Amino acid sequence: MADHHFGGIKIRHLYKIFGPNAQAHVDAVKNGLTKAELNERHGHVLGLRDINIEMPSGCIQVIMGLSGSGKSTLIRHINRLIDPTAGEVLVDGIDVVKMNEQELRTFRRHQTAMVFQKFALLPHRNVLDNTLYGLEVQGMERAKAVDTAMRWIERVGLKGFESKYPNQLSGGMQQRVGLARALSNDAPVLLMDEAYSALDPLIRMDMQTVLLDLQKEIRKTVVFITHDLDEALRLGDQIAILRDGEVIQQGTSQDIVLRPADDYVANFVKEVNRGRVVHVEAVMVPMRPGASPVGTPIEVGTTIEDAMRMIAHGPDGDVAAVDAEGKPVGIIDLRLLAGALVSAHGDPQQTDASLAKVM
Ligand SMILES: Nc1ncnc2c1ncn2[C@@H]1O[C@H](COP(=O)(O)OP(=O)(O)OP(=O)(O)O)[C@@H](O)[C@H]1O
Repeated sequence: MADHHFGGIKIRHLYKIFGPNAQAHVDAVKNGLTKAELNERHGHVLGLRDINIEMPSGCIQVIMGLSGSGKSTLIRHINRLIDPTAGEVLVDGIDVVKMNEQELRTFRRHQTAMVFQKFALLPHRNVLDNTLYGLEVQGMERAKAVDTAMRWIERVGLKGFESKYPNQLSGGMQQRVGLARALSNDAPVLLMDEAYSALDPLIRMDMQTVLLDLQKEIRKTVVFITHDLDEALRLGDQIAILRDGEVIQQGTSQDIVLRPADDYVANFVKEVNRGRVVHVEAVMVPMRPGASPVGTPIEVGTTIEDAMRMIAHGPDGDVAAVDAEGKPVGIIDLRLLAGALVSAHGDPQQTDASLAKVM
């Protein structure tokens, strides 16, 4: 088991129709029957249509969309709390849809962990006993379970709170317990359904930071559901945007902010602080022969905001953008960086045009 490399999650041609006779309508939906038509003509609800997402091992996959777009329906297919009408859900190469009850129980217990919006802590158990609950269910001996749980309690920043009860903790602290409990069972898949949506904005940011810091080390395959674009852009290695049960765009934060697939996405993206999302490589220009860059080179992957902060205090002139090995790959300057920020308020086309002008 130790040297087995977890294969990630692959969702293929997944359809979900809600209603008593779902199977009877799946072909019509595959042939283009719309959600509205399915509802009007047959009284069935289209939950998901032809979802295809590959979630590589060790990445944070964000699923984002407005209320009713199908996010919860989708994440619940991953541990088969919902049976699909058609399609495959491969977790580490095995189709969850084909598992029998026994296999499913083992799979859920050992391969997946969930963090809920409402924390779902047991009120009569203290922090320690909430954290080790899953290990107890698995039949782990007490001393070992305590050991494991204490390690995660410390990692989520709750050391010293082991014997507190949920009602003695703030929302953010309760969510830390939820996270510690989820991490204690050492499952490769972490499912987070609007996990931070009930938290105050600052606490929410804190919890995002906790997750990002932990993830550098634990490298779980995280599926994170949110309706908040800033959260999606901050957390997601990959983001899938859902509308009416369909994926309308998949990509990195960069892809989504720089090239929104349609008006729906563009509308989400409009208010985003691009300086915190867009990387310097999106605005750099080719290195000119004979150019003599000044100041400290800036590595690709640096956000525009960070780059501006670095450049603003350096000498005037062109600054080299370099790859991870320090090799120059382009040139940036304050004007290019600033241009990418202010043109953000136009439509994407116009943004490209005005960028072209400053270049
Ligand atoms: N058990 C069900 N029976 C009938 N329709 C359902 C059922 N569950 C979900 N739906 C419908 O499926 C669609 C997707 O719902 P879902 O709850 O997955 O969306 P969501 O993006 O998670 O929204 P929210 O953020 O409000 O939870 C909606 O049209 C919803 O009404």
